[in-house]
Amino acid sequence: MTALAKIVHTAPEVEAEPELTDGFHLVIDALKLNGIETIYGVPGIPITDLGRMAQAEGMRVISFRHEQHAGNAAAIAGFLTQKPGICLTVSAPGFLNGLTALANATTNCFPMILISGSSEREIVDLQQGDYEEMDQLAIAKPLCKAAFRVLHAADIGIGVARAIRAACSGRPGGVYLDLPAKLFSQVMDAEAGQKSLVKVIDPAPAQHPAPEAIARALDVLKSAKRPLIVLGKGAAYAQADAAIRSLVETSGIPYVPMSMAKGLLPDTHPLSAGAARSTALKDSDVVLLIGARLNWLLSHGKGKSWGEPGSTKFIQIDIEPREMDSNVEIVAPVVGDIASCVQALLDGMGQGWQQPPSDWIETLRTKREANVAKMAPKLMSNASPMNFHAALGALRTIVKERPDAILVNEGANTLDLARGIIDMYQPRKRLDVGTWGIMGIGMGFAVAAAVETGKPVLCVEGDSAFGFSGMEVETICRYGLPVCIVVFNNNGIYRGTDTDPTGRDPATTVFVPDSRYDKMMEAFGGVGYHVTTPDELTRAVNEAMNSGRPALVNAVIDPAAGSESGNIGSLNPQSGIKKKK
Ligand SMILES: CC(C)(COP(=O)(O)OP(=O)(O)OC[C@H]1O[C@@H](n2cnc3c(N)ncnc32)[C@H](O)[C@@H]1OP(=O)(O)O)[C@@H](O)C(=O)NCCC(=O)NCCSC(=O)C(=O)O
Repeated sequence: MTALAKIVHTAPEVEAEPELTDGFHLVIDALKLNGIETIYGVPGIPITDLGRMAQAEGMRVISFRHEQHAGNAAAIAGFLTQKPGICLTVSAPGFLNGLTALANATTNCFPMILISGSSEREIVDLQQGDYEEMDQLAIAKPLCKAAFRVLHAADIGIGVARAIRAACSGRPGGVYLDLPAKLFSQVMDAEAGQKSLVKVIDPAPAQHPAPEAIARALDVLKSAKRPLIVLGKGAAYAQADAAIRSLVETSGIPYVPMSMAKGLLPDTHPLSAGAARSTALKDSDVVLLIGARLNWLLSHGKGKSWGEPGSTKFIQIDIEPREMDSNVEIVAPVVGDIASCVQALLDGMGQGWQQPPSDWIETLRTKREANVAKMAPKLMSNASPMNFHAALGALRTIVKERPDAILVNEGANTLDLARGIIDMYQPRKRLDVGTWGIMGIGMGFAVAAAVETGKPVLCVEGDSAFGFSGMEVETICRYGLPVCIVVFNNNGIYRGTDTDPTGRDPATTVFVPDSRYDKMMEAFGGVGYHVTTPDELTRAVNEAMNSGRPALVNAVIDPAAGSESGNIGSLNPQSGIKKKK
């Protein structure tokens, strides 16, 4: 408990001064009471003292250079811990900077609370031109799961509790909590203040599936000749790792992990069909989706990535009932939390479960081995300049040797190729651009991964992607975090060889050639490396990860390497006007 004034005893006849508390202290007490020990943010008016006091009260307060990255850190902290990550921002501009991360957290179902100071209601509502005036609550509302404003210190406890429960329960997401400046200095009796705090009991209650839903799902699964399990990042979030592994192994059904579900079972698992993805999706007849949505990343469950229309039956496990039938018919919806649903399926399978026909397993195994064999020689080249495959081949070996390191990954080619090439071995070790394919998550995710887990972080970044959050290198150095950033530097977006047809400017997709991103790290006291071959890359990353010091490896990639939009070029419209010959 924190308090402003101590009881003062002057003379026996003088009444004791009541112990007081204020808005600042009540926010801190409310967070701590709910087991929240870390705040990611950027200090400034009116929340500077909140950060200072939280630090003084023993909370970890990690200050960033830009709110978007603090927000991304909070979001991924939520994903990793199942507790809402807290991002603290100043009014209007700082709040807006944090909003992209809040919206992204909501889209990705990460529990996060954006707490922002705001200017005074009386002035904002009359639009009288307050400092950083903005109706932040109204702006945040459509971009997050829930939004609340607290006007009285006595309501801080309930406001924080509502925010926590909204962020964590059901489908997790981003929550906005608006705290106007005046609230922080409101004073109240300390004892009454403590009594007003709320400890949220069971913030994400188990939601057990209906027995009929489980029976229906098992019936459909039993009828399958070519079943497939798709694991999404919801499955990774659920921390039901043992049950999920057991479901795969007991059922004998092959699985495809979505990007952030890689490592739930090791990518080298015999039932992994990740390296036979196209065949697995197209030829399966029954698909069990676990915490994976039928969005663009799964071609909406239809079209040429899938079999003939109507030939694939979908079973879906999701905590959100409205997810069912979002794109195609779900013949067996299983609504509930993933841990409970997976356990119920396992219990229902019981003894005597018939494993899928062996020809299906064999088809996928053969395809997987062919794809792996096709890729293998590309990963071994020691040519300079490096291409993506050669550089990622080196990193693949490093991750194999350090399976508990956390891999953060963003970019276009750097993302798409790393996803396939770098095998993951443990759950929640791969953090990337998620549902939106958003660029700029890199440094925020890396900071929170290091802070929340204490594990070493390897951050594999395209040069363009790195640019969105590169200034946070200073944050990484300031807190001395064990983060090794590898920038795949091919001088541009997709590649570095495009030109402006008029000859006037650089092409829209290129950067200053031969930039030295390693110097940015050196500027703040970290270690910089400049490498041009996979051998040098291996040595640099190993040295950096062994040291645990912040490091940035500028990995020179052939500027001509890389293709447009990685392997989602089909989403990128091209001009319909044919050029005259
Ligand atoms: C939409 C997708 C899920 C579609 O994936 P696909 O391309 O179909 O599959 P994958 O990438 O998983 O795999 C490609 C192929 O590699 C095979 N594969 C996978 N793993 C392996 C290993 N280990 N060895 C050999 N081969 C492998 C896999 O079976 C596929 O081959 P076959 O089975 O033979 O087909 C994915 O592309 C994706 O997650 N994209 C996200 C992209 C993104 O968010 N970008 C940010 C935008 S960048 C940006 O801002 C911008 O560009 O603009």
